[in-house]
Amino acid sequence: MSVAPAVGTAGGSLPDSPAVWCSHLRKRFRRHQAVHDVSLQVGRGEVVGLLGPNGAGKTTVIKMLLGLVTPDDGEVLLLGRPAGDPAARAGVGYLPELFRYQPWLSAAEVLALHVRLSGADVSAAEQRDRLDLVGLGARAADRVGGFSKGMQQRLGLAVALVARPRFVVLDEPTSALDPLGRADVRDVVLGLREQGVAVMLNSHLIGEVERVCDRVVILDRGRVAAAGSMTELLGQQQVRLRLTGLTPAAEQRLARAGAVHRGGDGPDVLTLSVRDDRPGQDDGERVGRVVPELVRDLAALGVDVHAVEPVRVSLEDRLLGILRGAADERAAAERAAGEGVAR
Ligand SMILES: Nc1ncnc2c1ncn2[C@@H]1O[C@H](COP(=O)(O)OP(=O)(O)OP(=O)(O)O)[C@@H](O)[C@H]1O
Repeated sequence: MSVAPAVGTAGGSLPDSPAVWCSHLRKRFRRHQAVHDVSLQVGRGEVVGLLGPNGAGKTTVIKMLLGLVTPDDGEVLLLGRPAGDPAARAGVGYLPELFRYQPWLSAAEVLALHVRLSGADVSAAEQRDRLDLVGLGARAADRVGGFSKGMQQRLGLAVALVARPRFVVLDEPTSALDPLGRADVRDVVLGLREQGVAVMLNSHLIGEVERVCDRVVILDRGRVAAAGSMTELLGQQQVRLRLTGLTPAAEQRLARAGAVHRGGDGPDVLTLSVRDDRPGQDDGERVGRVVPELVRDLAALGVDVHAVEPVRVSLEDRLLGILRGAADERAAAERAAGEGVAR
């Protein structure tokens, strides 16, 4: 059984609740189980990335979080209220993956229409600021029908942000954007976090997610395959060392610092997966303490330390590792089941 997080005062602004919280969500479309069992949360002011292969269920989960698709099972609290509650929805800005605006309206008119629909009190000057923020200030009076895909996506971002949301959901916000546009979106997301606005970002551009997200949730076939902060997900920290004059005593000292891997980068180069069993350490702290002590001790043992550099596992590598690992496990389970039937 799940326990819903504490919420603030009824009818008030509910400051204590996460921006969104869900537990054991399930959704089936006809014979296809799109979402099996998804629990996650996004804290206030937190930027969370939702990653996973095509068809993993990301958009379906987002729509269930926002009350746009009804789950078959599970619970959702959006800004501390049930997902369909108009007061909760009023606090959300949503850029859907697929959208089209009325081609006969200008960018400024689209924005004004969405302000009216939201019921928020947003001045004309503030609406113009939003268009400036997404780089469309000079095109405010132009009809949307003549906009490129990237310009439409920028307008979608302005619409998502115009009613001063407390939780912003961006489903593939940069799929049509050039590198400059992607950098703009990154700045917008970081600006939102600074203002305490929570963001959920679904993107296949993993480098982008790695740069802006505090935490990541990886979906695979409708289930959470992994979740955690970047440090938790990117796992054990490694350092590459170039050393000469290694003695048996120095080898022993190295082994006490962690697992040593050789090969690939030359005879003097080794990679150390740093170990520190003391509790309460994150990876940065671990490397920050273990490596200087190790270098001091190696020098005292007569070793020449030529280079020490951190090895960073990319989120892309980690994601591929998780997805391939899950595929291998499924294949092994299917083989085992097949052998069971044959016996
Ligand atoms: N309205 C629907 N009717 C039937 N099947 C649906 C519907 N919406 C989603 N699905 C199915 O649910 C599964 C998950 O789809 P979803 O769009 O949530 O995936 P996704 O992770 O967002 O994928 P992508 O990265 O390709 O956008 C897919 O198999 C899809 O075909």
